[in-house]
Amino acid sequence: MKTITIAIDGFSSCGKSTMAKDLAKQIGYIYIDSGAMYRAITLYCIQNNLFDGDVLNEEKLSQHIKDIHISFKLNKETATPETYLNGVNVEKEIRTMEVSNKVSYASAVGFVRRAMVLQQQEMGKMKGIVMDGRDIGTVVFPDAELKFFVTASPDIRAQRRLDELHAKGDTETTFNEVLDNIRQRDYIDQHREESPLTQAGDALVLDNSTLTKEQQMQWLLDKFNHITSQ
Ligand SMILES: Nc1ncnc2c1ncn2[C@@H]1O[C@H](COP(=O)(O)OP(=O)(O)O)[C@@H](O)[C@H]1O
Ligand SMILES: Nc1ccn([C@@H]2O[C@H](COP(=O)(O)OP(=O)(O)O)[C@@H](O)[C@H]2O)c(=O)n1
Repeated sequence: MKTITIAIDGFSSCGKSTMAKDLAKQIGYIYIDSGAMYRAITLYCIQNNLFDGDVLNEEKLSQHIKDIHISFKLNKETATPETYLNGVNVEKEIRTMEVSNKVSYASAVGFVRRAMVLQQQEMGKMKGIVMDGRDIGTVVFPDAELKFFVTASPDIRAQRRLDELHAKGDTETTFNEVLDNIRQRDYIDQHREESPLTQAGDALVLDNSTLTKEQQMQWLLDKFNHITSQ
């Protein structure tokens, strides 16, 4: 069976990471959450006071960028990769609403994207990888053999993300705050100048609004089996 590259792109909170993680586990591929890298940079900017409200001090960030090292290490108990920022596990911190509210400003900066894309391409150079994000099938791996573009209705996405936040102990964030954040990020991600979120021409589209995790997994596996058995 040939080893391929799998790119999963789409809107915020529609289940990309869940699919990418589960698929990678099932087929024995490496899973990389590219959004976690942009979230880690954003956390660094917050921790180092590089934001004034929503405005990012790009000049300062350009001086700091060489000091920002992001890596992934497998958590053996959960068998899931976790995100490290300069050697510190930040998996929990990067998923907060504070980071979600700022990440689309940091990820729109050209030099940030170029640095991340180079690292992502390095991680995937041996193939056998499932990477999810916004520009994986269009910019990072335009030659990926299998590309998915995922979407679901904004209300369903907001409810899924809210349930997740509640499960993690955040009982303060409201449905409307999550929905606003999702809408705002979708807009910024689609309209930025540098590699905006867009569907690759050769991507398979999946609207999983009414699919269970098991159903979406079966759909992905069918597509994977079809392409690798050719
Ligand atoms: N098909 C589905 N049905 C219901 N919930 C889902 C489904 N797929 C993913 N989820 C849940 O939705 C939330 C967002 O999923 P996630 O994979 O983090 O999305 P993304 O990576 O696109 O932001 C998670 O809590 C996840 O468990
Ligand atoms: N390849 C990627 C991945 C994420 N991102 C940015 O990072 C943010 C967070 O990505 P994410 O995948 O963690 O977002 P969620 O869909 O999980 O909320 C997105 O809203 C984008 O602004 C990006 O620009 N390019």
